[in-house]
Amino acid sequence: MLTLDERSVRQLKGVSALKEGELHAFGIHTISDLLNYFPFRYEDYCVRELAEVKSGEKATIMGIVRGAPIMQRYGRAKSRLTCKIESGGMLITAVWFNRTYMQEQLRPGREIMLTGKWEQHRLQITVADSEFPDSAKASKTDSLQPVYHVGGNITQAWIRKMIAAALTQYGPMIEEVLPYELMERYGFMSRSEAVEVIHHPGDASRGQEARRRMVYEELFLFQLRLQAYRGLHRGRGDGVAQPIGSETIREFAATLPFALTDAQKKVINEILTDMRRNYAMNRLLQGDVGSGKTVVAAIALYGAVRVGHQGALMVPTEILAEQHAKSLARLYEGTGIQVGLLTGSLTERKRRDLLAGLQMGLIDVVVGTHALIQDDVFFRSLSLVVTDEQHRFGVNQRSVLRRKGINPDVLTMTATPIPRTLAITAFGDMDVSTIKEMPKGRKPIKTYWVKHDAFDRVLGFIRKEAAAGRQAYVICPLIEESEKLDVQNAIDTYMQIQQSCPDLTIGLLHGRLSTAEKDETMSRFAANDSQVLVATTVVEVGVDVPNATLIIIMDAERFGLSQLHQLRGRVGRGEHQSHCILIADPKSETGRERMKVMTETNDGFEVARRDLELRGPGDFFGTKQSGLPEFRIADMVADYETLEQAREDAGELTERDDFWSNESYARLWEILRREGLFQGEQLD
Ligand SMILES: Nc1ncnc2c1ncn2[C@@H]1O[C@H](COP(=O)(O)OP(=O)(O)OP(=O)(O)O)[C@@H](O)[C@H]1O
Repeated sequence: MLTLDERSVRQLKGVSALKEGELHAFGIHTISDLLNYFPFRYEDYCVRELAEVKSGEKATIMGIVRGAPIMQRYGRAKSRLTCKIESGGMLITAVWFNRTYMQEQLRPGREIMLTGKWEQHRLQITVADSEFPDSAKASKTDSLQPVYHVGGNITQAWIRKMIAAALTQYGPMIEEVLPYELMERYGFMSRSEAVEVIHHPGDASRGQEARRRMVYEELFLFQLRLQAYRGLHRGRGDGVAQPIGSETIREFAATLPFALTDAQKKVINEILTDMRRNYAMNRLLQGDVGSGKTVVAAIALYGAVRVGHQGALMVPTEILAEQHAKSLARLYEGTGIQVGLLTGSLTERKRRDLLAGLQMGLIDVVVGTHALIQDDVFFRSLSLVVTDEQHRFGVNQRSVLRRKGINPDVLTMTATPIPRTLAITAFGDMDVSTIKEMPKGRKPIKTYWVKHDAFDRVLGFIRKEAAAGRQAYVICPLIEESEKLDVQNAIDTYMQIQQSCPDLTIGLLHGRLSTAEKDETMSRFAANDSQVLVATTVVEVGVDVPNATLIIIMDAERFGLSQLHQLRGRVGRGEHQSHCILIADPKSETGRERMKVMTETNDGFEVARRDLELRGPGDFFGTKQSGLPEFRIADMVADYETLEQAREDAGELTERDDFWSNESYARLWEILRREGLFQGEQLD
């Protein structure tokens, strides 16, 4: 017997050759395509009181026919029918276009349900749909009606009818695709039931249940493809197996100035497990700002060196490269590990020495900016590449660095969880490790939002913190169009603070300074030789000065939420109570909303989620054409948790020994085969 995938829509009564052609334009070829053509929303036929309906709104109301219908005809096919209806104590006019058959049904005194657009000033409703509750054909017991994308000769009513017919005739033939154990685990309704309910939800709660199942299915199948592909890639085993001993790592961890959190230990284990295997790791390390990702990277790099290889850490700015190189050198003290620094501003001689050191293997770990990916940089044996904040690097840059090793392991660190995860779903087959817990003893940062006129009080706050031995950042925004203005802006702020706090030492950091000047300023701040650092956003990513407890962000409305969160993460990195003050006079409601979000939550995940809500995912990537996959029913933002779950489930399943042999997964093989993946082989 033919499956629904093999049956053409022509098999349905009512689909002519012409209509079939038009359905193709919607991607509908088979019965299965038609049944999977889900509504993009529902029309709510829940009956309302006319008094509550706003002018211009579409609604469903009840009424009684009061008067005889009047018909006007235009040409052969067009007509306009009007009739007086009483509804909610008002006498209104209902208008039907091209529905001559209504005329005889509109008998005075008869109850009628009307759905249409209400025009208050004319006391008129333009009817899209009507029904008589006393009629045997009454079908609107369902208050929710599906609405499909239609066009051309395909009308809403026609496609509803075709789908209803397909459901009646073929509904029971809809096969389950999800494995039994997942159906059980989540208590899902069967596929055939869910498809039926998606088209005819009846009440909202059943509709929700059906949606839950279909969303999961869609995301699961999507992930299954990625995970199966990953399995294929792993099967090649062309990475470097790094037999890093647990004992080696434990001994090193014991030399750290703090105990690792459980969350850090967990992700370190995940990373080491990957590194030991003979396929190239491609893992994302996510964790909120200040959760201790850098030390995790340091441990992984340590492991690579201990088994005879080299590691590279690529960061977006020179300041960060400098800082990471220093802190790695400190962490590796006494281990004999040599750390090198490669940035664009090295002198020619230093650069030559460093390159030679890398090539000969005298340098074990190199930290650098994009200078790392230049043609003349060679490694003796690069086995681990860590990149910080990958969104700053293009995919190309990363793959160049990757090619410098024999398929090295790649670890990418990021602090903005949701958008990254969205990107993973779009671009690939990365594994994800998440640090879910902050180091002990951290106090949540207190965030305030004040208007510009409160700046004097803010200055008082700076003096207070400095008197207590703490330090403060003052961040001035970067106005892209004019670096000159930015610098001026930063200088003005610097002068103002200098004037009102004459006994404090204040540093100034902006894009016009030379690298040496920037380093100098940063080092002085890190050593607590200056108490205040006025800076443009150069401190945004990763700068770590635990004694800084106050950050003031000028014109905060100019920053994105995730950026504000990153900036705020510069404080709260030690045991002292920290504060973040946002100075902003936002003009728009969204602007005010964004400031509120910052004061309400300290959780980067939540900030990213709210940011997405306020902006939408396409926009998050700077463009609507972000290359994110389009789902039929799932919404990557709203269904984010399901996505994560589906990812985990698909990963688990494809790793099972019996996945490719157990017949109960046959439907899944079929789907993968269609995608060109089968039994771990790519079929061309
Ligand atoms: N387990 C721990 N216990 C106490 N302090 C820790 C722990 N892990 C890291 N730290 C310290 O916390 C601070 C933040 O760590 P780190 O710089 O690694 O965070 P991060 O996640 O990289 O932050 P960011 O995203 O801001 O770069 C550092 O001063 C680090 O030394």
